[in-house]
Amino acid sequence: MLLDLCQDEGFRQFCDVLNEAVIVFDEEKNVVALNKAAEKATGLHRSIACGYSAEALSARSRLGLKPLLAGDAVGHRSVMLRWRDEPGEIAASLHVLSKSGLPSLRVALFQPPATALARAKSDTTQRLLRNDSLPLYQRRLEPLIEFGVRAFQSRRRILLLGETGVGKTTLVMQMHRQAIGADQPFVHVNCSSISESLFEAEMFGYERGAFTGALASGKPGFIEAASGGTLFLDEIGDMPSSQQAKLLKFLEDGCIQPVGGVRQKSVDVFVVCATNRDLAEDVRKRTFREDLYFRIAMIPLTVPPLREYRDELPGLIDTMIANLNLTRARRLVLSADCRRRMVEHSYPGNMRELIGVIGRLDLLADEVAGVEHLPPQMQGGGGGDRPSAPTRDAEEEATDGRPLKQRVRAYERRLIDEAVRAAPSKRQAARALGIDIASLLRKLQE
Ligand SMILES: Nc1ncnc2c1ncn2[C@@H]1O[C@H](COP(=O)(O)OP(=O)(O)OP(=O)(O)O)[C@@H](O)[C@H]1O
Repeated sequence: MLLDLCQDEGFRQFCDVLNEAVIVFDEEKNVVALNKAAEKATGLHRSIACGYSAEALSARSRLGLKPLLAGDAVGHRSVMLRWRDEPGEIAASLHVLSKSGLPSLRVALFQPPATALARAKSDTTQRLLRNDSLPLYQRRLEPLIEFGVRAFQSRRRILLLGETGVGKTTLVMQMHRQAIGADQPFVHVNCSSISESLFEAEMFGYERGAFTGALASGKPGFIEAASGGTLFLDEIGDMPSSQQAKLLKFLEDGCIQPVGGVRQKSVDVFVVCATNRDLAEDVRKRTFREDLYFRIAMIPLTVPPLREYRDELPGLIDTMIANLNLTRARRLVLSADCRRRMVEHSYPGNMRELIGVIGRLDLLADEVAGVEHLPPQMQGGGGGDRPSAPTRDAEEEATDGRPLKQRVRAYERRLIDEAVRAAPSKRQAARALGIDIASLLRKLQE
């Protein structure tokens, strides 16, 4: 009954107006629904989260969710959830419902904290986009989306190419929504973040008792979680060759065999891949399988960098500021100089960088955002992304009056962006920074 309700549009809209976060798991502990407040708290859009196994959701959420999965006793109890990278806990109430005396759905309810930090962390993108997480209108990208939707409908696999932060993920999600429907699963897998030893179990799932440490119940993998919807394989160019062979087999026959299982299952999933590497070059260098390349790249689509549609920048900036102002107590206005520098900058980090710049202005400026509120590399004048005078960054960071924690964060973010731009893959950027890939991906989403 509740499971059916979760699919009902009216009920979903009702849940979305609640301030309290709601997450519903099915009997297998897979996520079936989460409302807007829960999206904000976890940092995951429902089109990504629904269909995830609870472990997968927990691994990707900024809020540790494991306590919601422990224990099968029917009834309700309180559990504490911790932020992954912040001190502090949230009290959640967990209700395990029963069907014929056996545990069935579990519903978690909690009040997301409204601290300034949580607001700044979770909301910059949402507040700039306003319209849920639909892509901001960009004339240059419209034909790409139209073309992509047609490819989805005719089941021709798309390979999205483009620099980091151009919006490949955002566009694929939009194509999925238009071609398949937002109520169907959309499973986003970052290939560079799955360890080689776990790849098969994560992707194809496993049967009960398949290996030491496996869940007694077994676990469906990403492919099965995306059944009826889209499996988005991001950073496909970082997939090691042993994994490439296994993926190729699935793409050829559409069947999976969970680890420890004896039977093959056929799964109906539309697979879309993306990379910021030159995959054709990798094929020439034989680091990427040619047969797999042709399977995934029936239609290669390149998402252009922001600097190639500079004429749309003023409109984009104005839209973002206007959206932001709908949620601000005091309207934010850009000084003429600040606006000029924003329009002239070349955004090597693309949309992600632009969103970061506006988030920074929101945080630092009360009413009028001036050049002094821009990131140091944009303050140098003369436009472009030329670095400013060598001592300026350090001075700015040391004296800009923000609390130490914010300055450290801004500095960390800059180092991360630079490393991602310099390295051929995010895995290599993570290595250069001495952090693991999961941390890098999480920090990039903040
Ligand atoms: N058209 C758009 N409208 C609104 N936001 C966008 C748009 N394009 C990108 N973004 C935002 O920019 C950020 C980066 O976008 P996205 O993750 O889609 O890029 P990507 O090309 O997949 O990056 P990467 O290669 O690093 O995975 C996200 O916060 C996303 O919400």
